Amino acid sequence: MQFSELNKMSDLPIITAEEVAKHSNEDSCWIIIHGKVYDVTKFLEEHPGGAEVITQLAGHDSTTEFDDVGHSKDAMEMAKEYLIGQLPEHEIPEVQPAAAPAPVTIKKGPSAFSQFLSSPAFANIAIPTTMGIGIYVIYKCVTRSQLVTVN
Ligand code: HEM
Repeated sequence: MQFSELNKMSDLPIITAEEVAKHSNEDSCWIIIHGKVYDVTKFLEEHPGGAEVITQLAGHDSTTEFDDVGHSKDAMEMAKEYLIGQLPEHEIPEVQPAAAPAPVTIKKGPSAFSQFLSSPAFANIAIPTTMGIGIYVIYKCVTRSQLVTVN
């Protein structure tokens, strides 16, 4: 389940970003995550990541920072306890599209031809065979030209 799917409660109180901004210190610390407003004042000291990371974001939208940490499902469940409202529809930022996956680099191995060139079959069979054919052709040419000369 995605964090943004949690708490799809339409009856949550509407709280504007302007109101959230008034709660920007450790005595009253509200943050916005995915359009939902959380009063995390009492959670600050319990936060496993420390109080400071949250107080720095107090009164602001912390969606990106929250997501970037890669919080566990437990953390997302825990967040429900502190949910106090939601932003008005028009203040909810557009959902950021998921980052495009990094291009997969397929490391190509050597081609079949270059594999053949470096294989023992090439050294042991192809080279001697080619040399044999070459010697035979030269021999034939020489003997034919000698015949022509004699006649
Ligand atoms: C309602 C809000 C939040 C809740 C309930 C929450 C909960 C948690 C929990 C349970 C953990 C332990 C690791 C895990 O289970 O994922 C954690 C770690 C952490 N959190 Fe939060 N968190 C909240 C907001 C934030 C915000 C706004 C930030 C801002 C950057 C943040 C930064 C971190 C960091 C840096 C860690 C430590 C990660 C680590 O050591 O690997 N958290 N949080």
